[in-house]
Amino acid sequence: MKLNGEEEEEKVVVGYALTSKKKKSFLKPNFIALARNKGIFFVAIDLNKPMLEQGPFDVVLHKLPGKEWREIIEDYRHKHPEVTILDPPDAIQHLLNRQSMLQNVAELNLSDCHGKVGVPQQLVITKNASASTIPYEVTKAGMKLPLVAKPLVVDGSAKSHELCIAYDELSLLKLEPPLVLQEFVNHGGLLFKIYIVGETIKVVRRFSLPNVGKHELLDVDGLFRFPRVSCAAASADEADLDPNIAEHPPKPLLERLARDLRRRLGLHLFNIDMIREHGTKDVFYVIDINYFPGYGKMPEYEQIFIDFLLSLVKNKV
Ligand SMILES: Nc1ncnc2c1ncn2[C@@H]1O[C@H](COP(=O)(O)OP(=O)(O)OP(=O)(O)O)[C@@H](O)[C@H]1O
Ligand SMILES: O=P(O)(O)O[C@H]1[C@H](O)[C@H](O)[C@H](OP(=O)(O)O)[C@@H](OP(=O)(O)O)[C@@H]1O
Ligand SMILES: [Mg+2]
Ligand SMILES: [Mg+2]
Repeated sequence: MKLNGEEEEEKVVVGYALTSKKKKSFLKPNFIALARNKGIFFVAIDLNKPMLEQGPFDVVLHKLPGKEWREIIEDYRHKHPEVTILDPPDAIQHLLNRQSMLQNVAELNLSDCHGKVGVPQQLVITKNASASTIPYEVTKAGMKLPLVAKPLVVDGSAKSHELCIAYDELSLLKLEPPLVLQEFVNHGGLLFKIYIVGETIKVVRRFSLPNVGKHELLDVDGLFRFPRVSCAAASADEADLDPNIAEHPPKPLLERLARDLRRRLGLHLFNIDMIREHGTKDVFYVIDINYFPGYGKMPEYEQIFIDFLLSLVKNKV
């Protein structure tokens, strides 16, 4: 966007609509200052005023829950096709349901990429299903315990991140549909978070749930509830870990996975939670994909975002 005045300096205006939590973790003062030095200005979108009366923006960055916001941003997108919307609401919508979230991964064919990427076997238990039918459905699907039970819808609420592990059949009766049941995959207690920002990929390691052995399966019964593991889990990047567990997934595999998912999902900003099946070198599972995740926890996110925003505007000219 050209500034009025004698020197026609290039300026990038980024309108944003974020929750206060996201604003605090992402729009940190030093990021805002660094961006400003590069001609990038962040402007809050006023939710109490019509969006069409605001701007002009080069880019709109958003993550707000609810249908109302989705309609506002969709309408704006159609009336302002020249503005880059990060990201289109219909594409984001795909990630807000744990069933559709992993569909694209299941359909990928990453042969010749130094490894295999799949999704754990999973089963959807719909809202109207009675919990009493779950053991039967699980057996019918040929799924093995333990199972991770996840709320079907991811709406940004703490509740949508309240997961539990069901160790035995009886505990399945205590579950509250709608949910997705996923086979628990032993992965040595370590998770790879693959952050994507446009074409940039950054991988960090986090501690995760420990392996479940035959012993635990005999001794532990019931439901084990665990709220928000990924946010609470400490970074495992500096830890002294077994290299068989902690070695990063092969770069060509990550590059193909990120590229293919970016295209299939139609998104620029997301992260992928990936685990390596314990005892293997190259068998991986994607267990979660998040839209516009906690980039504040990604090393060097400030520079990565600045380069990304500038590249978006440059590629439009
Ligand atoms: N199928 C699985 N096998 C083993 N562990 C799993 C599985 N699914 C989830 N986990 C563990 O549970 C954690 C939370 O699961 P998941 O990432 O699906 O939840 P989430 O609430 O969407 O997390 P986030 O905060 O990343 O959005 C994972 O980080 C991992 O430690
Ligand atoms: O550890 P990460 O960066 O994955 O944490 C993310 C999390 O994965 C989800 O994307 C959260 O979004 P919601 O699903 O909407 O709750 C992020 O929360 P946010 O409030 O920062 O968007 C976490 O940071
Ligand atoms: Mg996760
Ligand atoms: Mg998630």
